[in-house]
Amino acid sequence: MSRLNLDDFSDLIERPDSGTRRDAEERRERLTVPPGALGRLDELGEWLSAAQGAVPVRPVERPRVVLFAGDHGVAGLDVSGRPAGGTYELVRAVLDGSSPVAVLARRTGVPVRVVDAGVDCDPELLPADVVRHRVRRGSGRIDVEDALTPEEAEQAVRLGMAVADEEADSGTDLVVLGDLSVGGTTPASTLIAALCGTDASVVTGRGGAGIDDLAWMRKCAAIRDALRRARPVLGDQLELLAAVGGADLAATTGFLLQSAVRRMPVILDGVVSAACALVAQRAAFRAPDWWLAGQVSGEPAQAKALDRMALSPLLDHGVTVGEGTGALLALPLVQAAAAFAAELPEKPLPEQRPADED
Ligand SMILES: O=C(O)c1ccc[n+]([C@@H]2O[C@H](COP(=O)([O-])O)[C@@H](O)[C@H]2O)c1
Ligand SMILES: Cc1cc2nc[nH]c2cc1C
Repeated sequence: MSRLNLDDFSDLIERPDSGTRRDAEERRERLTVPPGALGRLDELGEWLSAAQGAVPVRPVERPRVVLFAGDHGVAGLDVSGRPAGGTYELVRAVLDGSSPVAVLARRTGVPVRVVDAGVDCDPELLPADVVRHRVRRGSGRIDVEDALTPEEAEQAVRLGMAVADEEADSGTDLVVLGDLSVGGTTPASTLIAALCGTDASVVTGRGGAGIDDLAWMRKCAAIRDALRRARPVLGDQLELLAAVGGADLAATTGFLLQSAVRRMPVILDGVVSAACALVAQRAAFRAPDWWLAGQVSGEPAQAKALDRMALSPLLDHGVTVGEGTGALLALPLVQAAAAFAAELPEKPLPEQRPADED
């Protein structure tokens, strides 16, 4: 197989259809509901219309939650609030239906797919369809070593691309993207700081389990050290993911890029999906046109990344649990926008005046 170059995606990814967007805007102007009365839901419906290439917009009928899972060596520095190697427990809770995203998915009837890219557990413990894509057991400790070898990074990106193709081929019409990744906010924040040229202290947040001040300082130092390792490879997104990303982050990046190629819209969740989106944007500048930001997760790095991509989050309810929960909470808004755009009646056409007689 030829070596993958993420920059090649730039030519493969088009923008959502601008002609369709104009048609959708014109239809909106003909509705009886006054302009502006539906707030942001108007532009949301027009965006979905353009992504689908359809006016009136079709309802989102086959959404799916896709969660990439992996452990991160940096969690061993006690920067997470969860035990290192704890991703298996998160995966288990999703599969058992006891985690927040599983509860919400059940209530809303949205199927959930977990993809193990780099969980650090015995593969026998997980169902075959979850574990079959795994690239390695846990990713390297990015403050002192590469997360992945170059071969593993490529394998992980290709795995994400393959999952995007499987979803598009099976008729998924919108993806709710999330992550299960103990320690994952550290590589995510590192990627964002590296690509935005900011300091570790600016991007370091409290993560999933809410760490104390000492753990915050350890995390900030780990990001500072990882940033030093990131700088020499900033020009090559695959090398960057290998140096300071991880198997799940590389897979998520490949997933986002191939989803855009396949014209499949995605709702992003928190800082991990935002970091992968930013890496993907570096490779293909049109890609963010296919994404929505579901929510503000409270991580400073996420806000920075979304700002860079000009994506404004739909919700802000202080949900910091990750695992796609914030993005799934935003799905009903998107579905409401689609219903308004498709089902609200248009004003009757003005009566035709008889032609003047002379
Ligand atoms: O994505 C976010 O912004 C986010 C913020 C806080 C926590 N999380 C979740 O918490 C985990 C990572 O947090 P941490 O502190 O272990 O790096 C991972 O499973 C995420 O889904 C995610
Ligand atoms: C208006 C709009 C513009 C966007 N650009 C990228 N994602 C988007 C989503 C919406 C809703």
